Amino acid sequence: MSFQFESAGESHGKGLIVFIKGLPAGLTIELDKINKRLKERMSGYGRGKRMNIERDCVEVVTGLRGSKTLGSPLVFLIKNNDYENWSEYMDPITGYGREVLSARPGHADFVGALKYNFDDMRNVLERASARETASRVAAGAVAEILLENFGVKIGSFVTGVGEHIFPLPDDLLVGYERSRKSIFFTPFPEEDEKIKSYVDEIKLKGDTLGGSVLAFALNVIPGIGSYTSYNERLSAIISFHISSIPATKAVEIGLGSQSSRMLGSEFHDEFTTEQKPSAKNLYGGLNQYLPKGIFRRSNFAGGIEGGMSNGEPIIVKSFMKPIPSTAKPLNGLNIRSMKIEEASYQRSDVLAIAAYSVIVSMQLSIALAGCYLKKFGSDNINETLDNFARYKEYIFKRFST
Ligand SMILES: Cc1cc2nc3c(=O)[nH]c(=O)nc-3n(C[C@H](O)[C@H](O)[C@H](O)COP(=O)(O)O)c2cc1C
Ligand SMILES: C=C(O[C@@H]1CC(C(=O)O)=C[C@@H](OP(=O)(O)O)[C@H]1O)C(=O)O
Repeated sequence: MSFQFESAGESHGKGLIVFIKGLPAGLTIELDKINKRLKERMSGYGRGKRMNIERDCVEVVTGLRGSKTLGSPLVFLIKNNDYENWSEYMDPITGYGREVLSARPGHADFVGALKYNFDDMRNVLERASARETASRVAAGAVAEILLENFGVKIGSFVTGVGEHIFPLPDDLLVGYERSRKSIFFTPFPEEDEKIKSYVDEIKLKGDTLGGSVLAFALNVIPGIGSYTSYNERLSAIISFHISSIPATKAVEIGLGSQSSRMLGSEFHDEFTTEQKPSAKNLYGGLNQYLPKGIFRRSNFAGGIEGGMSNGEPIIVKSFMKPIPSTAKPLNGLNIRSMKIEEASYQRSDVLAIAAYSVIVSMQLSIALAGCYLKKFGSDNINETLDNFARYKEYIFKRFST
């Protein structure tokens, strides 16, 4: 399998280990690009006090020489600054105390304690915590660097915060750039004050919020993924990568659930001679890999047909549930007394949708990077890119005959 990624680490332990296998040798890795994404993941209005403590960045442990990959496993360490405050409880040899006995609804606590036979749910929450998503973003940023070599551009923005739903921007890239100027990562920074008051109001009530994001990949060449086996379908690979992000409750490709309410004649992306990409047709018509003068009327399929990229932008929407730890605690279950009591609460995010937006786009990068390497090889980057160039040339030759 190409682009294998593993992570290790507890939320308040020493740090996170990121292990990436299957990268071609000779790929230049700019650490700045990885650290930029890590910083973005820590941003956004609504996050808790933990984000004031951490300064996420990668330390390279193995796999690079002179900033180029060696083809061997690439391993990063992301330190947890908060470990300093937790070493007494989290030391791998002597750590003890700060038990969590009241299972928090919406968390892994209760079933984790049952499954692994713990009587302290700290042993569960330390790994179940979304702290782990920093490692996904580090690996995803490497995948993004790889994809840049194929001309692929990845991005995302927030499309909803609680009950506030935003219209899609008419230009994906403009929307993406503008989203990085918003404290909520929406394409509408001018709406920030309104949403800020809403989040403040929810926070005052001791409650929390979720939201939704749209992630995209532009210039993906047709034929990534395959219809030949269930586990090679690009839609399945992308959905798996994104739905594995904590707090994800739905992933949609293209128009997603809306498609079920449409007629075949309305939904399917007809071929046409007119190019009209817009938010309304989900950016259909941006495909560089069609015969000259031929376009798609729409991109409701989100760039995937038959489990393969079709050259239109890949569009994925993902939905995050409200943060489960609420300052006004929900009823939990004490796993020793078996009595219902207020769930444990110390500190928490009220909203983490901006971070989620970054994580979704980085998981999309990992999903695509694996499929690109499967198609074009993964021993040496020049060989991989030669194979890519040959395939591209073959496609254009087919259209000219
Ligand atoms: C970026 C991010 C930050 C999160 N921050 C918190 C948090 O501060 N407090 C909390 O209770 N849950 C937080 N969550 C959600 C929980 O980690 C998640 O809901 C929980 O582990 C249970 O997993 P599940 O929602 O996938 O069932 C966060 C999730 C993400 C993606
Ligand atoms: C640490 C991160 O997110 C954490 C995810 C999280 C949870 O329960 O998922 C709970 C909070 O941790 P703490 O209890 O230490 O405040 C968040 O801060 C991070 O994103 O880096």
